[in-house]
Parts: sequence; C-alpha cells; structure tokens
Amino acid sequence: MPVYARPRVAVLATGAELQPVEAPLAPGCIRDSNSAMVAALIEQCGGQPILLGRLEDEPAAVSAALADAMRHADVIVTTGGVSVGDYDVMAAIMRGIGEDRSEAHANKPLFDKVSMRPGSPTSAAVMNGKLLFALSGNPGACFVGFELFVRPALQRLQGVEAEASLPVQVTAKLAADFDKGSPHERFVRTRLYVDGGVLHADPLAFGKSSMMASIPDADGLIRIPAGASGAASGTLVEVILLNNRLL
Ligand SMILES: Nc1nc2c(c(=O)[nH]1)N[C@H]1C(S)=C(S)[C@@H](COP(=O)(O)OP(=O)(O)OC[C@H]3O[C@@H](n4cnc5c(N)ncnc54)[C@H](O)[C@@H]3O)O[C@H]1N2
Ligand code: MOO
Repeated sequence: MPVYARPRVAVLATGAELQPVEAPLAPGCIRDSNSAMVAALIEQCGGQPILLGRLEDEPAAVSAALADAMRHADVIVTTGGVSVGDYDVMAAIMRGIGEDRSEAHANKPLFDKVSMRPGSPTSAAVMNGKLLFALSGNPGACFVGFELFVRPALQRLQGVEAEASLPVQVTAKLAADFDKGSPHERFVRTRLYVDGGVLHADPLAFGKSSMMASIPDADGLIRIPAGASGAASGTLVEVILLNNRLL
C-alpha cells in the first residue's frame, strides 16, 4: 500500500500590529488569529503545522525566517503584508523571486495576485524548491486563499490525484440577494440546506473579509461570477463545499 509522509507546513504571520491570541489587547494591535486558523486547516487536511509565530514588517528578518523555514518544512504559508502598502514585506519578497534555471525549479514565481475577492493579494511561488503561499492578512481572505490554493496542494502532496484534489462544487439556489462592490469574482461564505428537495445557499452574516465569526458556520463558498453586479435571490449559483460537508 503506498503511503505518504504528512507534509510539514510552516506558518508565519507578518505584521507589527500582531499580538499572541492570549495577550491583552493594546491600542493599534490585533490578535494573531490567522496562525491558529491556518494551523487548524492544515491539520484538517492531513498536514503537520509548524507554527513560527509573528514577525514585524522587516524584510531582512522575514527573509531570514523564510530561509530557516525552508530547511524544516515542505511548504511555507505566510499571512499578511502581501498587498500594496509601504510595509507589505511579503509582496516585495514575492516580487523578488525570479525564475532560476540553474537548478530545476529551485525558484519560480507561480502567481502574483488573483482576480477574486476576498483574497486578491494571494500569491504563490517556489522558493529554494519549496512551495511558498503568501496569503492575505484579512482573516476571511486568508481562509479563502487557503481553501482554494493551499488545501489542494497539500492533498496533492499526499498522493491525491490532480482532479480529486480540487474543491468539490455543487449547484444551489440562492436564498437571498447578494450585492457586490467590485467586479472581481466573489467567494461568499454560506450555509447550505435542502428545502423541497432543492439545495439552497443562504449567505452568512459577518462575512466581510476582516471578519472570522461566520467561518465555523460555513458549509460552502458561493462563487459569484466576475462582473458588475451580484446575484438575485432564486438564481442558481455554484458553491464550493468546505471540507466536503454534505458528501
Ligand atoms: N491601495 C490598495 N490597498 C489595498 C488593496 C488594494 O487593492 N489597493 N486591497 C485591500 C485588500 S482587498 C486586502 S485583502 C488587503 C490585504 O492586505 P494584506 O494581505 O497585505 O494584509 P495586511 O495589510 O497585513 O492585513 C490586513 C488586515 O488583516 C489583519 N491581519 C493581518 N494579519 C493578521 C493575523 N495574523 N491575524 C488576524 N488579523 C490579521 C491586519 O491587522 C489588517 O487589519 O489589502 C487592502 N489594501
Ligand atoms: O481581497 Mo480583500 O480580500 O477583499 O479583503
């Protein structure tokens, strides 16, 4: 019987404002909820999380931590600092990863930002031969980036075939109007239920990118296609199942 080692996944949160979850809150600070969330998601899909803690937005310190992580981990996941701000250290590091043909696939940018919300700054590269995912700092965006990109990669590393590693999608009837503010494709946390033999998707409250509260209640992510408007109640929509709930 073929067996695979559990992928070791290093998790590094960047941001000078971050405090450990147990620390009392101070003005201008925020608790590092992403590290615990990402660690739980890694375990859920068979990986072994290695928590590397929090780093301030210091390029040299973050680069050194990544180089160290590459020695212990198969995959590295960072959160935060990947957008367009002056202190977005991961964005600069990801942009600096050029294709290096001297060693096969040692360094290679994979994608730099994604046309989706939440999680448009999500980026990925191969660095020193290891997969590196730079997820957004906003917890909702971090979650979507993990589900769409990190989970399939961890499944592939555990021998799951390419197609089977992709998120499972179902069709459901939208139970409420959904408006969106940007033309990007949108992923909306939703509850799923069956009524009259028909699967319905009811978007959850507290679903903003900065909010975590609805993540544990989400059965799926509704895909609202790219375009100017949202979708009206009663429309048939595609829904990605989370952790294969319903199956
Ligand atoms: N000029 C523009 N600015 C921004 C844009 C844009 O298109 N143009 N996009 C915005 C969007 S959308 C997102 S999403 C954010 C993403 O920025 P980052 O991924 O670099 O994330 P941060 O700025 O570091 O953090 C965002 C937010 O999340 C909090 N955070 C960060 N890390 C954690 C953590 N480990 N646990 C909990 N919360 C965390 C952080 O304090 C911020 O509040 O960029 C926009 N800007
Ligand atoms: O892409 Mo940001 O993720 O809308 O919150």
